[in-house]
Amino acid sequence: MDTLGASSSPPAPTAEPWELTDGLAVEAIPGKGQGVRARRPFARGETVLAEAALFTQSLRRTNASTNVLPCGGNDAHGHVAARGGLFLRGARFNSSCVPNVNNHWDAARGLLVFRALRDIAPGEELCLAYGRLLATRAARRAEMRAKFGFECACEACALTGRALAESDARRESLGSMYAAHLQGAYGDPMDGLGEAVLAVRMLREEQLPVYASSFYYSGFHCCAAVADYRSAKAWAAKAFDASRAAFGADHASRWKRLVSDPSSYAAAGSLGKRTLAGPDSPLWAVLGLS
Ligand SMILES: C[S@@+](CC[C@H](N)C(=O)[O-])C[C@H]1O[C@@H](n2cnc3c(N)ncnc32)[C@H](O)[C@@H]1O
Repeated sequence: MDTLGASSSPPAPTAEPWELTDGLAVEAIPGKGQGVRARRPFARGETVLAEAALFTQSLRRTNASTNVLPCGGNDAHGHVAARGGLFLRGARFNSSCVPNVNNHWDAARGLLVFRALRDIAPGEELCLAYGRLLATRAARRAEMRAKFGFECACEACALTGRALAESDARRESLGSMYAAHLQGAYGDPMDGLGEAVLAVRMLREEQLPVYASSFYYSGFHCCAAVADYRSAKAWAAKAFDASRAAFGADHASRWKRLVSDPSSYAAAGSLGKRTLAGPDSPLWAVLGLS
């Protein structure tokens, strides 16, 4: 892992590619100015960069626009941090509505950690999400224009015709489900479980793994609440894996306990006893989610 302090500064940008840090190069990216490309493979969950801020400031009074990254929950999850920081290397990442890197604030270490959301091949551009992703292209572009003054040129925003209509419909529907599930508004556990499975499938279609742990949590909650601990364990294992890849082992650690003992969950058994289904069930394979 490459951990950078605030004191080291990168060279001034040139037209030629230059090494940002081990395995990362800054290069010209069509339609986006410069950006970061992988020079070696990165595995899903791997830290591509961990960096201390040069300085931080209130995000409500920021004057640095896209160059300030949140030191706390980021926009992509609808949790907006109170403070943001200037990260000399992190500010080189462009945005994409199909991000392959997640920026997560590690408060204990005072570092912004950038992790690969999926396996990344040499030559691929590494992109974060500057804004909300679970919205139509028109809404996403409007947010980027209003907040940062640029027109998003990512691959999801370049879709046209039927592919765009389908992507818009999936993201809108994921947005509604995400908002409801964050508040624990699952309805009947069977309905909540069905939504969680649907959401996991749609996230795969939209290539948005960064939200997966939230819906795995929903699946876990529904199964644990009806004391189906076998299924709950399988959902918890998925939540642990997705959470560790996007947010790191410390963040995911609470899932370890729930994988080994789902009955220790606060709402365990609170809705009586029923048998639902988990990611270990044949249904999962039938839906092509294995
Ligand atoms: C933090 S900087 C990223 C690095 C920048 N491209 C550079 O050349 O230094 C943010 C700026 O990059 C550009 N940018 C980032 N993501 C983009 C995207 N998806 N589409 C078009 N431009 C983008 C915009 O000009 C934005 O204001």
